[in-house]
Amino acid sequence: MDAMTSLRRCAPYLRPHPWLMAGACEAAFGSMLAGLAMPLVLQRLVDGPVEEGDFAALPWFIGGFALLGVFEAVLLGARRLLVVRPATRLETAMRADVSAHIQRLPLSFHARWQSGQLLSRTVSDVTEIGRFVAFSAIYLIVNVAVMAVGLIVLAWLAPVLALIVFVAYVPMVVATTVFEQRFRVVARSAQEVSGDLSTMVEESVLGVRVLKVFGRGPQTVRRFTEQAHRLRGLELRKLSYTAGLWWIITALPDLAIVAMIGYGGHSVATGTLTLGTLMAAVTVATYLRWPADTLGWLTADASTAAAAADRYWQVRDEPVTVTDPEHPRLLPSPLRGEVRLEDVHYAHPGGRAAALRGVDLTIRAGTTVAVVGATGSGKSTLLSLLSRLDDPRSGRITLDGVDLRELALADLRSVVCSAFDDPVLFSGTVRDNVTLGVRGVDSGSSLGTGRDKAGEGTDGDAAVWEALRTVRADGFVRALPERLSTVIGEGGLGLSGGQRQRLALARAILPRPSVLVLDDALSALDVRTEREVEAALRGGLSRVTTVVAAHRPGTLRLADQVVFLSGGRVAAMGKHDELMTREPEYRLLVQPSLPAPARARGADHAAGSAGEIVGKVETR
Ligand SMILES: Nc1ncnc2c1ncn2[C@@H]1O[C@H](COP(=O)(O)OP(=O)(O)OP(=O)(O)O)[C@@H](O)[C@H]1O
Repeated sequence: MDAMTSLRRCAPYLRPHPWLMAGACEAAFGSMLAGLAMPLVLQRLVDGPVEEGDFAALPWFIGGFALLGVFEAVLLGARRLLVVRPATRLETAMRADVSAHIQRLPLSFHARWQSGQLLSRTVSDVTEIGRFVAFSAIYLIVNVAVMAVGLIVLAWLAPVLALIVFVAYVPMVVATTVFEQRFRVVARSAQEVSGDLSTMVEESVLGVRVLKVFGRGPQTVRRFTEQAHRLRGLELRKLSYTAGLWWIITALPDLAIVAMIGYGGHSVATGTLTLGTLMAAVTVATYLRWPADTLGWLTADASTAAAAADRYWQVRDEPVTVTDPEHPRLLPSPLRGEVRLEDVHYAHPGGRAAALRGVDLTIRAGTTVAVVGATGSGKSTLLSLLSRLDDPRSGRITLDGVDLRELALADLRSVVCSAFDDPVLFSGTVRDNVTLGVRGVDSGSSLGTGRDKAGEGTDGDAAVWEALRTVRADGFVRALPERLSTVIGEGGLGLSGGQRQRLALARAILPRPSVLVLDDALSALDVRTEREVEAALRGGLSRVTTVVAAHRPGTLRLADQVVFLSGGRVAAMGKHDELMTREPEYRLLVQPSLPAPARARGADHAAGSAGEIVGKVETR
């Protein structure tokens, strides 16, 4: 799409305040007209009282000048005031919309997009658009209008002098058009590189531990510096384009004024032009220099804003594939929590092969099902579909017989809660993080709350402590300086891996889900704590359907049913002990120390993965 079209698409964001924007334009135009009127008063003064030596009228002229000056200043101030509300509203609303859109986009989108790019599109690109709307857009319109009015005034004063100015303007317009096209390409590249830089900063901060232990800090700095130099190069190119245009748009009006003085001086000498008219014409031409000079950077601003709008809409136009149904069905009541997968196929966009290939599975209400498989066999993919992080490409998943796609997403996610092996914690308090999934509680300081100031001891806190107790996290939270109100660093870096996992687990069980999805969510716990947590979960959540991706035989033994995935298909199902005796591939996977199986199904998967998972497997 044309970048200017992208910029025009932002116009509806100004709609709530059309009068303010129109008023700002009028104020800017009015102030310019006041400035333009001064040369006309000057003409009257020179050709009247000055020529005739009648100084009685002088105070009136001085008063007139002062009035026009005050008028110009007041209108300039009014423009600023009028534009503030619509421009800031546009920025706020555009940011809110893109951030809501990003939240609605499926996981496959997030796998494709770098977070730094999303950051720069949400923050700096929107700032560029807001800045353009607040200033440059108005002056781009007003300056062109003032130049047109100025030319008309000049034509009225002295047509030949107007022609000289007009002839100077033509190459300026051509140069500005060429400049705009070139500048926009470089502006776009600079914004992309700036987004990459944001990604690099984010990754180098989040991955600081890995970079340190592998001694990659210097290389990271080098890569960052290279990118920073690339950005500098692009900024310099932008500046060289702007400088070239400046040269043209400052030189041509100057040449026009020289020509006007030459021709006009001769006309005054021969008596075909009054001195007052020449002075007025030169003053008008000088006054028009500002709108002409600013055309360069206003156009540059327009190009930058257009490129920013293009990048903004690129994200906004990403289709939201996981949506609420038009007429959502109510959750079955009472909800039992039976989950069925019927011939479920799924392929990650850009993935080399399908991740799930015709999975049929019934998970009875209140049972615990362990999903096992070699790395890459599709466990996480399967689990992610249960809370509709994406939808199957074909087939369907039901909850108590209702297709998940027929339920409102908020309803579904209030009864299907998940915890992952990578426990994401947000910068905020322990309470913020644990209550993240509770409806009606605005939790998480990264989501902008102040709830934590309420302190401890509320009814809500009792539930939070209960959840923490269930996952054996109450002990270490009690030992934190401010217990539930302790602020944990971004990503929970102040906590151990096992502590973070337990907080994430408490977050998943706090809303009292009907279906609990645990994707390797206990992997960082020591064996004893894991057993305690599992026992507590079985006791406290005995009626909750639990789907867990696990590797440890201890966990598998406790499951009512083990589903063995291989290459995106259900290769076998049953109790752990049964599978150990009848499925050699399964045995190889979970207990590689036992004798090798006679025949391995999907050998490439299992053989390749057995070594990889050694670190994860616990032999008990
Ligand atoms: N975002 C993605 N884009 C493309 N392919 C993906 C993506 N995520 C996963 N895959 C592929 O889909 C397949 C299943 O991945 P999945 O993460 O579900 O496996 P898994 O069994 O959970 O593995 P692990 O035990 O290592 O976590 C793998 O082949 C993987 O490479």
